[in-house]
Amino acid sequence: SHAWGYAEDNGPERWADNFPIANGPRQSPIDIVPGDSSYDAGLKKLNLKYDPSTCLDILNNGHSFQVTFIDDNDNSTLTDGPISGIYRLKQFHFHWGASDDKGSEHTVAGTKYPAELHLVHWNTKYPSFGEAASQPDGLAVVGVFLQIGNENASLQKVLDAFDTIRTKGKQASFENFNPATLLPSCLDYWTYDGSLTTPPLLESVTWIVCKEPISVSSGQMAKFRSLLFSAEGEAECCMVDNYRPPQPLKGRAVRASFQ
Ligand SMILES: COCCCN1C=C(N)c2cc(S(N)(=O)=O)sc2S1(=O)=O
Ligand SMILES: [Zn+2]
Repeated sequence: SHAWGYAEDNGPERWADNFPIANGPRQSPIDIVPGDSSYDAGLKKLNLKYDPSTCLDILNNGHSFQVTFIDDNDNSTLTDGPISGIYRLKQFHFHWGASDDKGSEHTVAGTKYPAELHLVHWNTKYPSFGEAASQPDGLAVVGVFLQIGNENASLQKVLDAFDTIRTKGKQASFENFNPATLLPSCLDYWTYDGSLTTPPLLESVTWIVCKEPISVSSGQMAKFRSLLFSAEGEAECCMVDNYRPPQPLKGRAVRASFQ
């Protein structure tokens, strides 16, 4: 089967052909309707502790780019929030649009943001990331919206590495980056049970979506769009619109950590 992507012939509307879970009961992303979410006083504050020395490399994987972390220790972790136990940071990546009016995966009362950051963590009660990824409580992904505003100096450090990973399959060393510098100042969040938003669409994710966006300038958004889906030597195809649209809620509750 030809690989999945975001084009007409292999995009989100076709993923169910090879990944039937695409029509499952807990798919992501969703449209978050603040008025329908319920405040849960039992939800703890997010506890994100990241060690920049665990930052390893940056990779163009043909559907996004990701910054990968050393995860053989508890130096970069997510605890508390809606989860129990210790989840280790594995990677972060983004989804974005061809223009500033779209690009996020989650939407808020129908509002699309130009991009969305995903920080992917796995539950250390399981022996490995791969094992965790197939368990209902295996992963926790923190989502952060990007909105057009001031240039984001921390994000710029990531964008400056793009010249080394312009095409699919390119990987480069990327060290001593602190992903905490990409978090908003307020860590109020919505949380719900969901899935990976790309194939294999595994229903193993506790989603934690921050209410407050971080800033990105229009020029920085243009830099995101300079990456390619295509490999070196292939016809150039700009990496844009790599987002899955919102999926049916199917009765799930969305809880808020704030009133
Ligand atoms: C066994 O490995 C299963 C897939 C591994 N991953 C691949 C993705 N495309 C992916 C997308 C993710 S997202 N968009 O839901 O955060 S997290 C994630 S991931 O967990 O890092
Ligand atoms: Zn993602």
